[in-house]
Amino acid sequence: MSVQLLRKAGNISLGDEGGVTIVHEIPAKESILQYVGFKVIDMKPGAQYEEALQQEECCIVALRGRITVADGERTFEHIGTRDSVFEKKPTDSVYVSNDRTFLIHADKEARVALCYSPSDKQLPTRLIRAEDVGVEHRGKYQNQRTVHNILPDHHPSANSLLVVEVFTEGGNFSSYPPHKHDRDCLPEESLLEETYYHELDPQQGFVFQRVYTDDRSIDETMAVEHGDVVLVPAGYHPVGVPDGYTSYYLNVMAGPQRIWKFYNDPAHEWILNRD
Ligand SMILES: O=C(O)C[C@@H](O)[C@H](O)C(=O)CO
Repeated sequence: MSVQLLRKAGNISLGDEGGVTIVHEIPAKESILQYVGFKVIDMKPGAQYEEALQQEECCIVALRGRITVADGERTFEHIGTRDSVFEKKPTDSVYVSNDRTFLIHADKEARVALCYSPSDKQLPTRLIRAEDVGVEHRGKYQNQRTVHNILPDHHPSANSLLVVEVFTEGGNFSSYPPHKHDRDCLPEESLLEETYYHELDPQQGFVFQRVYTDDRSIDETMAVEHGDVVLVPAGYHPVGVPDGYTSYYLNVMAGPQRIWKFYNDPAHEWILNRD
């Protein structure tokens, strides 16, 4: 097993059809991941993107800009709340179930994340409004971060998908102390694969992300840049942010059971117990 760092296609877009640029395309089961698929698209104003889902559910996150999303039955107009993720306010998303078709129209320039997981039980399409996104401030000392819970496990509106946004200020660590969720052995731990889509402010910044397992069969430390995606099939996956930069990442998680039960690296768990 390995980790994979996918650089933003730099200035090379993978496709540009009628104002839609595919920045990342990582289909589940065609990458090192079985349960999580991920795509990022940039849309010019007026551009349209249509997709017919098969046995996959999808959470459409309006990362920036404004979009209208329709699934043939319902239309959610002018969603998306920010021009940059670094406005640090929650945004709107739409959950679309397997075997449905959705259409995204860009009301203005937009960047959209499409988060997928295999699914065969249809659920209602749902608008996840920014005001319904739970905001959590986690950690202390240099371990502080803010989390936007877009599709948390206590919300029953998806079959597999979990989606969160995390903001970490310079000099802090997040996804820390290191934790993992790669064993299907509830109640101790759940098996969830995870993708990290990173942005940095300012954009020339970088963060360090280490992914490692107890036996070190995976042990990679990556310098991750603006727009990169890291695929985490297993292992602990902390992120450290250098001074002067703010880190944003969007996490997509999925596995056999839709429960986020993580296991802290015992060597570093003491971090949590400081006064
Ligand atoms: O609390 C954090 O720092 C965010 C992480 O929990 C992140 O969402 C993750 O690693 C999920 O497993």
